[in-house]
Amino acid sequence: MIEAVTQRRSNVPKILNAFKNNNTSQHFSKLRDTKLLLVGAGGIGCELLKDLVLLQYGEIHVVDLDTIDLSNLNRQFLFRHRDIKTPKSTTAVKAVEYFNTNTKLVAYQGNIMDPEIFTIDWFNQFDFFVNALDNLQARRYVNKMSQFLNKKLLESGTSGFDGYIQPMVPHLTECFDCTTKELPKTFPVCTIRSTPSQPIHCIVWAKDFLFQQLFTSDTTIENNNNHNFGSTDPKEIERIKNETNELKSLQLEITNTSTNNNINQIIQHLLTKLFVQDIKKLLSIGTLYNNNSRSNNKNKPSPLSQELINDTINKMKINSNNKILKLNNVWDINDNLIRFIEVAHVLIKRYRKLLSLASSSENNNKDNEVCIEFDKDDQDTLEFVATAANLRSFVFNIPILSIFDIKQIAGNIIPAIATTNAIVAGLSSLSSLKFLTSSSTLYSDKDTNDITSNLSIAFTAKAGKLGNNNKYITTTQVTKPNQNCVVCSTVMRGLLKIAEDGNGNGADSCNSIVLSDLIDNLVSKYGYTNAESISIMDINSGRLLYDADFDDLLNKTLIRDLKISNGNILLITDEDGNDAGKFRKPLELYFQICNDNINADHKPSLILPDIELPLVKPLKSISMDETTDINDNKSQIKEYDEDNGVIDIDDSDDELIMDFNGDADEEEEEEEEEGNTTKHSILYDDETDISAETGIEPPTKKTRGEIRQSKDHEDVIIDLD
Ligand SMILES: Nc1ncnc2c1ncn2[C@@H]1O[C@H](COP(=O)(O)OP(=O)(O)OP(=O)(O)O)[C@@H](O)[C@H]1O
Ligand SMILES: [Zn+2]
Repeated sequence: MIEAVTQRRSNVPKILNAFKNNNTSQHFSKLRDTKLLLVGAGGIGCELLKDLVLLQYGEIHVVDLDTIDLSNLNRQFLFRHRDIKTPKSTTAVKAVEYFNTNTKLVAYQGNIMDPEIFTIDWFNQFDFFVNALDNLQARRYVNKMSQFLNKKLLESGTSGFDGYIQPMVPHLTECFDCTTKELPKTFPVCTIRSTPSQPIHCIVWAKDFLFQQLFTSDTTIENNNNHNFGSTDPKEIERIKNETNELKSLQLEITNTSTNNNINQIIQHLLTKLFVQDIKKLLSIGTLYNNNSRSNNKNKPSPLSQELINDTINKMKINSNNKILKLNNVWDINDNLIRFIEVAHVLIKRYRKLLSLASSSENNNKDNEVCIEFDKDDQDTLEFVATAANLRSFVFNIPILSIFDIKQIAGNIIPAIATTNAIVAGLSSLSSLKFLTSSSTLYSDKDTNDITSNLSIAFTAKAGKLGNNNKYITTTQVTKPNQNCVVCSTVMRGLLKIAEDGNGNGADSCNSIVLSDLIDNLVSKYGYTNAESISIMDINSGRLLYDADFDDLLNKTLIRDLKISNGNILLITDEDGNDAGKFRKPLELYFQICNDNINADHKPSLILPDIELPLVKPLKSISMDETTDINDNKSQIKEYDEDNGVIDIDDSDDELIMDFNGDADEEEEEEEEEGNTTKHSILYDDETDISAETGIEPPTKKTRGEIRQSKDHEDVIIDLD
């Protein structure tokens, strides 16, 4: 493989050539001065940490909330068997420490979304952020931090053979949320509970309904009346609700440890209910399975034989089952039934033990739920769900699967490929060098001052298969923010700092600031018409703090009375839009009290007993006519044109851009010279479908159309011939 992968010399990324030229020492010292945050020390994170350390970045802080698991060892190469159960971040850092002693490494075990540990000041110390995460929520959070702090973010993700990297510069390029991300697929309740037709429907039933109902006391989800039943038939909805209640009463048999319930009997009741009685009731609903029914008659169920259930249980009372079953084979229905009975036994005992421990515990808190959680790596829970799903599949004429296959589906597992992680981490570390050059003179050509022109999104070929272009990795230039993005475009963001006076009276001076002080500052700084023209909401508590009709809190202190503290987000809305003929985006201010705990190097320069508002330039005033235009005239917005499949990237867009640095007013996008651009047909087909969990999503609008791309853009071509 390695021999087969050769890089064409002419396509070696420009960035590497740049480091070879005369400016090397200048660039290297910049790299040495850079302090970056790496979030995630898993599959991509381990590779990336190694790359970044080898590049000799000055300081790298690594955050991961998790500890090392056996299943990580096949690809997270910084970890050994002896490291199992140790924190990923500290262990990864220890493993790379000796690669070069010039890089300062700091590890944290914690959730990056925990504002108590990772305050905004803490985020603010870094030059840029690098994500190596595996979930949308955390990715979105870091993205938001990058917007509040105006810090660049390098995003990356892999899903099996697919991988991508995306550099993001707040206000200049798309942010993580500029494109909608596909959410994990959900199914209507009635498909899962009444008319399954695929193995996944039975697996979801076993995992999210049956297992939860039996081994957890939380029934809030099932009792929620707002379910998407996917059916309007009142009989069917009634049946689904009854079925749930009956299962709950079966759970009582399990939990009732005072009477010495016979576990075999409970399992017999359970099997009879699930696979005989419930199925008969289902068949009695005429609308479900007749010739005109919406469901697939191919999957019309037949109840399991009651005799089979009784015989199997009776036989197992006499002989224990010694048959060795392989997890990657498809078991027949008898074996599934036997194994279901065995694991149900084990789980009922486990659940009873947990209950008795909880009730004997001194700190017994009734609100504490006792539950067994489904975990794909907990063999009992996995086999219970898998065999129950297979029994249901059998009843509904759906193919039965191996335990191994069900593990992949129930655990939402897409096998992680170490090579993809390594490639993506490599691309990410190369791309990080481009961040360094954005405001420097790394390139001596005309691009020097254009922050974004050197930045590219990169994708691997889908499923590792080369398309017509014969390229394994393809790059496309980053694009401008989506004007409708709720994170970066429809709301402005910044830090609201309340700073100490530096004379030890800090806390007092902060505490004396009242709401009207804040309002005065806002009005004078941002040019709102007057105090009555704005409203202020505390987003964290959903409280209205001020508007023209509510001035009761004006004399209340922000910190003591209104309990605004670090991490609160205040939403300032210009209510005066119509009267003043102005059009202003809402402003979100992240509240921050500057105190002595801030790392001395990163204290804001202004240390006064005052309010420091971000340098948001007053927005351009627009007459009502123009405002209407912006709202109505969709042609001003980049749009994917369904008909001709071409995206109109209109550089003449009149964008309203906020500038936290205070050095740019409107975004000055240099119109690319016509001669410098080519129409570049896009490299992904319609089927591009990358996991929602990993958050990988090629920019959807671009995937089907054509995009305009600079001739200077370089593809990294890996020649597989
Ligand atoms: N909110 C978060 N804060 C800190 N670290 C996080 C957060 N969310 C995810 N992570 C970390 O990001 C890393 C992602 O790595 P990866 O995709 O390889 O997942 P994994 O959990 O190591 O592997 P798998 O999910 O395949 O078992 C994990 O180590 C995970 O702990
Ligand atoms: Zn955005």
